Amino acid sequence: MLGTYRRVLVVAAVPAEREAVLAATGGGRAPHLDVLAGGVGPAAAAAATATALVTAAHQSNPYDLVIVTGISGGFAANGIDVGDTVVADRIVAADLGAETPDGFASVSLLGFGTAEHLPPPELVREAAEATGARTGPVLSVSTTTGSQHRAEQLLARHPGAAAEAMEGFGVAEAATAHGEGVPVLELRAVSNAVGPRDRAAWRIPEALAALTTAFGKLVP
Ligand SMILES: O=C(O)c1cccc(C(=O)CC[C@H]2O[C@@H](n3cnc4c(=O)[nH]cnc43)[C@H](O)[C@@H]2O)c1
Repeated sequence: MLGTYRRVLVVAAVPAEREAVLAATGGGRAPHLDVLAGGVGPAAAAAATATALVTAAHQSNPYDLVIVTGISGGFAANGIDVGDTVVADRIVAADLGAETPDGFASVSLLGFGTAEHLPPPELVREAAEATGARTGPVLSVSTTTGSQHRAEQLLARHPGAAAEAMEGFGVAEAATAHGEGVPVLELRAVSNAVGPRDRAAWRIPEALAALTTAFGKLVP
């Protein structure tokens, strides 16, 4: 599936996630694919993505696809379990906006830009088909959910939410703002349930292994 792209930028947050992707694409299997660990959270991810895109353009060797990836939380209420993989059909800025007496107002409702990006539907379908991933909105947050109350607040605003992570919207903003825009895909491996904070329950090694498996199915 990724063979149809000339040069692909993969943006993970931390080195362990980058290594998980490289474990599937190493050995020269995907010479057109670059993987970076851009840092945790939307700001670091956006900065790293923008830098990589501009550098490649200046070298006359531009990227034609960006994939943001890594571990994530899953919304069990929507049948997303630890070990699942998810491809975002919407990349949503879930806590970018303002608290008002009437509740949360997103940045788009406030008139300050978009609160979500839509990956190309055909690309979402192909990636989900190739990897067996679920599809649904992936919520980008700046603060990892740590209570059932917060999880329910997010689900009330985004009933179909599949996963929660921290980098997708930042990467999508950088890719969209670059030149005429570069298409973005978000692929996540679920390490934990979105809800009460239970660090001991996180299954990070299993999620990293699922990430390697998924990328092994995307790379020709
Ligand atoms: O609550 C803690 O003590 C804690 C311990 C280790 C890591 C964290 C994170 O917040 C990691 C954020 C990092 O991992 C992604 N991620 C994974 N699961 C989630 C989630 O449920 N909600 C948001 N982000 C998640 C995220 O993309 C970051 O790269 C906390």
